[in-house]
Amino acid sequence: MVLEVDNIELNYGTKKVLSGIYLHSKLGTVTGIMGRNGSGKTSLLNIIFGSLSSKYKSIRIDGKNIKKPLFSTNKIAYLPQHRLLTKKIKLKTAFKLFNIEWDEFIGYFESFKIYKEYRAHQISSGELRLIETYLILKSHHDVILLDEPFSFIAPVYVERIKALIHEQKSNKIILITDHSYEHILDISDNIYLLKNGCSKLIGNTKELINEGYLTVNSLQKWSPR
Ligand SMILES: Nc1ncnc2c1ncn2[C@@H]1O[C@H](COP(=O)(O)OP(=O)(O)OP(=O)(O)O)[C@@H](O)[C@H]1O
Repeated sequence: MVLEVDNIELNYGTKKVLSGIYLHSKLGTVTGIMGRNGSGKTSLLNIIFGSLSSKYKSIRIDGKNIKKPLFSTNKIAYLPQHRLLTKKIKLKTAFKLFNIEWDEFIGYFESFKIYKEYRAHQISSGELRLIETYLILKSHHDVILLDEPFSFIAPVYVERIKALIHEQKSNKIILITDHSYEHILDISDNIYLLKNGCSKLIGNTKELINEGYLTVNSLQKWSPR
């Protein structure tokens, strides 16, 4: 399975946000999307999901143009930048709704076992973010969009989520954006940089420096797999 996102044009009033986008992502891979604040990463994920309309867009799966919003095809799950679960929902209910086993989750995150009867607003924002990320990653959809899954997450849990992403990617297409660039570099098979409304496929970290996204001090060793 191959997802292609092409020919996106998005304007907010007179402001052109996206104008020259091409993304190619295949089953079994993680595609990292990088870009400075305001470069259009969240807007792009919303357009792919189908919750934001753009002037132009072409979304293709295995070469076939998908006209209706992807969310209505049951192929896609999206972790938005902000809250996914409503405040009052019980965590065990959320797991039921996503058809995900609570006990399996506890196998990954044992310290969460006391929270089964809790509601979403009764755990910390980081704990909630971790649960939301887990639910989306484990959901039974082909395409997974993750917008800033590592925000507010402790390093030890970040590493577990990265392991989960690695485990889940074999039968999924995963698109991820996060400002923790070192983690994005670590888990991604391909990286696109959004700049001036356009996407650029990145081959090595030097390009990220040349494009003004990373500084020399933040250079990490990375090469596409
Ligand atoms: N509802 C809106 N109305 C007007 N402009 C908007 C709206 N939403 C986003 N924008 C503008 O579109 C641009 C891209 O926003 P977007 O949230 O997609 O960027 P981003 O790359 O995800 O940023 P960040 O890394 O800070 O989360 C920003 O300059 C923003 O001001």
